[in-house]
Amino acid sequence: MAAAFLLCPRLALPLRRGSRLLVSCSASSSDAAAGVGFQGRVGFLGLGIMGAPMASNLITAGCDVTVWNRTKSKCDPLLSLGAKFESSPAGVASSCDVTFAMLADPESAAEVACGTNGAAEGMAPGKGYVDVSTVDDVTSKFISRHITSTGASFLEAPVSGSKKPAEDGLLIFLTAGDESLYKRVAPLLDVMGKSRFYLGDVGNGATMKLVVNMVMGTMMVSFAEGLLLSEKVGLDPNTVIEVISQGAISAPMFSLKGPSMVKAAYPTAFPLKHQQKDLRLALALGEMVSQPIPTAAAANELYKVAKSLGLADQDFSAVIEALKAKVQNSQQ
Ligand SMILES: NC(=O)C1=CN([C@@H]2O[C@H](COP(=O)(O)OP(=O)(O)OC[C@H]3O[C@@H](n4cnc5c(N)ncnc54)[C@H](OP(=O)(O)O)[C@@H]3O)[C@@H](O)[C@H]2O)C=CC1
Ligand SMILES: O=CCCC(=O)O
Repeated sequence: MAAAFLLCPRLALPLRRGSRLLVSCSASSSDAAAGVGFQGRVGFLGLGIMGAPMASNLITAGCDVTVWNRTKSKCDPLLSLGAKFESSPAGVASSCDVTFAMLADPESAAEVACGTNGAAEGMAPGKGYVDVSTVDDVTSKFISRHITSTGASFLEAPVSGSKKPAEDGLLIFLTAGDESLYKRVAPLLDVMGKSRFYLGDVGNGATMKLVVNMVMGTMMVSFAEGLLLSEKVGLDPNTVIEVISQGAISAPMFSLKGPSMVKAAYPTAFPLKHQQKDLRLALALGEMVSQPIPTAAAANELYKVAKSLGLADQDFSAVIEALKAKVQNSQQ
């Protein structure tokens, strides 16, 4: 299979966009040997909203992919595409050269990497572990220590971008850790994403991701407040969305999610429970370095209310329901 990657070494960005390209993952490929592809087998642990399309894109690009997921049935669509299956994270790690993990939260990321039958048990010198889950820096460093104690390399690489960018291979990778592993997996990151940042020591990718999601979570609350206030004073919230989209505070998120929020529909792209987790982790980070983040703290309270209303698995835009509930409570 022909590899079709051309990397710009100065910018560390792929010099391609548009059509899906093929990446050589065969150890015997001459293109791979020429250094323009990825050599070896790729593991993928965690096939949720994000992990499934990411793994799918690797398979479509021609990679030799082995998958594992706690709920085995979620592997089936990937197996139909040609993926192999292993019954534990350790099994995946021992049969693959590089293993990616996309897990829900710090607890599951640590368990899958470091627990019984975890990936670390299958790691060895020459192998790499790339954790793309959103976790805090403490967890990432914990996983890094476990993985590197086996002689393997570790890279954290949380992503910006949601379900659709994951499907379209347009994620943004925020990487940190072993730089040679970063360079080695760059062709794979370029299959799954549109850009990648290398941020130095382990922890920097995790904290970058938390800062970004802290801003996103508070923006969403502010937007929800704006929609409800406009409705209350007799404005058409759809016009508000249109006005916002043309001005300085326009954001794809508002145009994308606003119209369904007006209809009280929250099809899940980014689960609300994960947004609340990210705010909780950002608040802990602020606490650790004595940085006040009061707006994020207030937003977090609303996501907690939304969770208590049974909205944890809805899209995070369902936080608007927590504001509606506040109005109802104040009228009782
Ligand atoms: N959705 C989004 O827009 C984005 C999400 N993220 C982050 O990516 C990560 C994954 O998100 P997403 O795919 O949306 O989440 P999902 O909830 O859809 O998937 C979570 C994955 O974690 C697995 N998992 C959960 N708990 C455990 C456990 N105890 N042991 C083993 N596996 C476990 C799930 O397995 P099972 O199928 O068995 O439940 C599933 O594979 C999160 O950290 C999230 O914050 C980052 C960017 C965007
Ligand atoms: O962690 C989730 C991020 C979602 C997004 O960037 O759109």
